[in-house]
Amino acid sequence: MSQPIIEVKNVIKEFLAGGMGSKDIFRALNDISFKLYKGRTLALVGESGCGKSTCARLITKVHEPTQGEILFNGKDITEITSRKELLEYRGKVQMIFQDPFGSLNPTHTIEHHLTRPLLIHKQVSNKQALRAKLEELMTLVELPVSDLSKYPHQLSGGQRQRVNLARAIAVGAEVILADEPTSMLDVSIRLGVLNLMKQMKEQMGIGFLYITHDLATAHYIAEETAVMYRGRIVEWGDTRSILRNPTHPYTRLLISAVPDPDLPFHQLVDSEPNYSLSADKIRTLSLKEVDGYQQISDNHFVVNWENEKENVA
Ligand SMILES: Nc1ncnc2c1ncn2[C@@H]1O[C@H](COP(=O)(O)OP(=O)(O)OP(=O)(O)O)[C@@H](O)[C@H]1O
Repeated sequence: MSQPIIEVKNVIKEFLAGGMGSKDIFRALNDISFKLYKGRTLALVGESGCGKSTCARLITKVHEPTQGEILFNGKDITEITSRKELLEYRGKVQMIFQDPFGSLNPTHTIEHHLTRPLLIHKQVSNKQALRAKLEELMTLVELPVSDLSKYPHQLSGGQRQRVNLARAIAVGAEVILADEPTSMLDVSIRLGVLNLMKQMKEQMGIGFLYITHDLATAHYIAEETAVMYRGRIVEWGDTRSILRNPTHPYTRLLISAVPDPDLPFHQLVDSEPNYSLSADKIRTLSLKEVDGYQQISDNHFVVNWENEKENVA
């Protein structure tokens, strides 16, 4: 496979647990590694607080890793320091958030939201080219050109998320880190936005990190999935293999808790996970680190866990 656009290598992130002045250290990420490729999606899946958004914040340089490195097209991003380089990097590595309204300014039209990044990132050279680019962007995200004159409150949540995706394309994104991009949308609208992301991946070669707590939506757009629990990746590889044969007790727990009955998800899972343990017990035993991992299939891996023999179905 070609060089990854983003490579996260053995990253550890520690925070001061009690804020400034505190000496207690909290390890939010523990030896995290993954790669994002052009035209592919990796789903980072786990419950609230497991460290998914921290991964995105490190990639966008909001925080620095405590240990390990993050490479962008092979270059360590800690070396990106000048304003110019940072602007260029932030154009290529864009974030989309859960609340599509929060990232839009209610006092400005959609046209304004798309024009600004096109000008700042020098994507157009004159007024005529600007208009053509605006229309191209709206068409790409399947919004009518007439919506350019509307304000964010005049659009639905799904339409607003499409504007955010258009804005990411406008600045020339190579990678989009989408943090729970559909969780605030109705189920009916959700699939439309996921399908749009899929098209952007397939037709424009954009690489996606799809951050979600909902394993059920991962298979719509993500070839690969990494399941996170309390700062560690516990199972990773081909999404379908993980869904058909979830192996780590925590992955099985997540699958049993799939919240969305409207998604045709259960057809993907061959057998019901066979639990002999309660959810609390699974969480406790998943917290204990055991060295090593197993390979389940060509591209499907799982870390070892305590009482392993007892818990393999
Ligand atoms: N700046 C910070 N200072 C201290 N602790 C932090 C900081 N940022 C995140 N954390 C802690 O790190 C852990 C991971 O947080 P993170 O936001 O990455 O989780 P998440 O999986 O994205 O959850 P959610 O889906 O709720 O956003 C949490 O326990 C959080 O409290």
